[in-house]
Amino acid sequence: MQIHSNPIPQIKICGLTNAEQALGCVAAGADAIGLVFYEKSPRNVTEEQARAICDALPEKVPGVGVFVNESFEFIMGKVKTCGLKAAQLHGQEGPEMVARLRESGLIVIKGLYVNKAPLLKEADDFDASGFLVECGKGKLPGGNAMTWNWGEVRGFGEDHPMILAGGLAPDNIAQAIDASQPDAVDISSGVESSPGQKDLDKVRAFMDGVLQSNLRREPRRIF
Ligand SMILES: O=C(O)c1ccccc1N[C@@H]1O[C@H](COP(=O)(O)O)[C@@H](O)[C@H]1O
Repeated sequence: MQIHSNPIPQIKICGLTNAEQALGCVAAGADAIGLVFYEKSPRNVTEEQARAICDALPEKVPGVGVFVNESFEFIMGKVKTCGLKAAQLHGQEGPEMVARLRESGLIVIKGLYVNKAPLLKEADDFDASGFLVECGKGKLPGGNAMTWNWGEVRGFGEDHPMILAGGLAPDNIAQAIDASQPDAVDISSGVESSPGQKDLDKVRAFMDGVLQSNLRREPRRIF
């Protein structure tokens, strides 16, 4: 267990494809592990890969399924087959979908963007457990490794449970947290050796960066 003198945000590491690397992320301090169910992503996982990762995770660390414009039935099928405890909705899913998934007992993260729909100003339409905020640039709905002006969303995080994402890396995470004051942070590309392969030295360097940040309040617990 790590001892912190200052509060730090929760940490989700996304785009895992095998249990060994997922457990390495947990040992380094990850609070949640993301599994991408999106065929256009280089991090897309099979049910077998996701099941193996969720089976290996400690009870307190949820496996988070990342989905883009899938049906309720598709998402719940993956939840049950793979043992997911949370769903991250990264497309145009509406408030009804968020409500249905929450009623099913899941932690539900809704992705919102600064530069494209769904926009941050739509947040109050959703009864989500938390909002993942991204800039909205890049070809994929997420996982584009694109940095942006993280300080833009500081006000949003004062009023909403906020997960900061997009272009985070070991050498910028302290600055990103200081600027945006998030409840949680989410990283994929910045701790990879290649898409879908996590480099545990980079993961540990990312955690060191988080510890050097200056979060000025206790974060809301999302995961
Ligand atoms: O990572 C992906 O491939 C992905 C695909 C589709 C939707 C979301 C995806 N990833 C999410 O995007 C953020 C930011 O990624 P990065 O750190 O800039 O590479 C990531 O944390 C995932 O939650």
